[in-house]
Amino acid sequence: MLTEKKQSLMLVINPTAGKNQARDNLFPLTNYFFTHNYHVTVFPTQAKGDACNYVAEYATQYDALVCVGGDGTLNEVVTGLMMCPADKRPRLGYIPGGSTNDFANTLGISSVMEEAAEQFCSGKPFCCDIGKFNGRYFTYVAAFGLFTEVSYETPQPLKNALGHAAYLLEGAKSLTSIKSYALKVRCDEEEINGKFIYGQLSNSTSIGGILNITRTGVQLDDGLFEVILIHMPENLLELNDIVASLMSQKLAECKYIFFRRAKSVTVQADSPLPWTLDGEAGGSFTYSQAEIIPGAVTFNLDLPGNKPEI
Ligand SMILES: Nc1ncnc2c1ncn2[C@@H]1O[C@H](COP(=O)(O)OP(=O)(O)OP(=O)(O)O)[C@@H](O)[C@H]1O
Repeated sequence: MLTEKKQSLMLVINPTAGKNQARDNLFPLTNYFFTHNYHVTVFPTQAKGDACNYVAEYATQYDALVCVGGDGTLNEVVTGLMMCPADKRPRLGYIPGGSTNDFANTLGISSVMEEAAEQFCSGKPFCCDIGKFNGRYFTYVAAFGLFTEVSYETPQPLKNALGHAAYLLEGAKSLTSIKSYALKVRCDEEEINGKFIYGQLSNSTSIGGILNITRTGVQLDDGLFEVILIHMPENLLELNDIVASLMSQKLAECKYIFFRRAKSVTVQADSPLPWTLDGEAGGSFTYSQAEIIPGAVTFNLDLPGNKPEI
């Protein structure tokens, strides 16, 4: 085994992710990769920001890069990769070890770590689009509005309930309890003005457990975001219409929901609008600019037809 030429693998692990489950699986994972033709170097993060710095500094020296952690750690790893020259980025594997693992759900990666490792080892390259928002990167979502704050603390079973947004909206006691934002949004060539309660730019089917859009034809490699803006309902009938459309995922059919695909989006607000990027706080801005970078990161995935089934 040792005489065989092995490939080099940089394994970045957030030991605190998912209540330490990433840390507790470190030995089986390194053992799996070692017995599948990889020399593994482990980079355990010590604090927020480490994963990005490790990857930006060392990833180009490796044949493969594997991230073990949640969506936040994956965001850092991808950000680090984007800081490496495009032709020197190693292929990326993701072993979901967080508490939400939204993007892993979209990619169809197993939540059993050894199975996810197997999916990487037997996988083929898949070039995935990456989002850029006010100079920062995101792998699957930039969002603002009512539910983005809640999603950090919501328990997992609730997050997984179909259409968390619909659930929350349905639970809204009155319209006055729903906060809205007056915005001017440009979506490629189209401009839309209005009061919105929620918005997202995404490249994913499952977003913070907030919205599931599996039935809307999402493609991770089409060079386009899905853009969803939910208007402030003016009465309970409109609210019911929004809830029904979210639950049935017929977003395009609801006149209170703006649903498009776009390469570039700008959002102008009267006062700083708080955003989340991949489920983490993303800063507050009166002006935001987002664009998609087509095929920026190459995942190694073992999926039917080598393309996420979404
Ligand atoms: N060693 C560390 N100690 C503390 N925080 C860390 C460490 N390494 C990374 N972090 C930060 O922890 C945050 C949460 O990590 P991550 O998202 O991977 O796990 P999670 O919250 O359990 O999962 P998920 O986001 O999927 O629910 C990220 O912002 C990450 O930058």
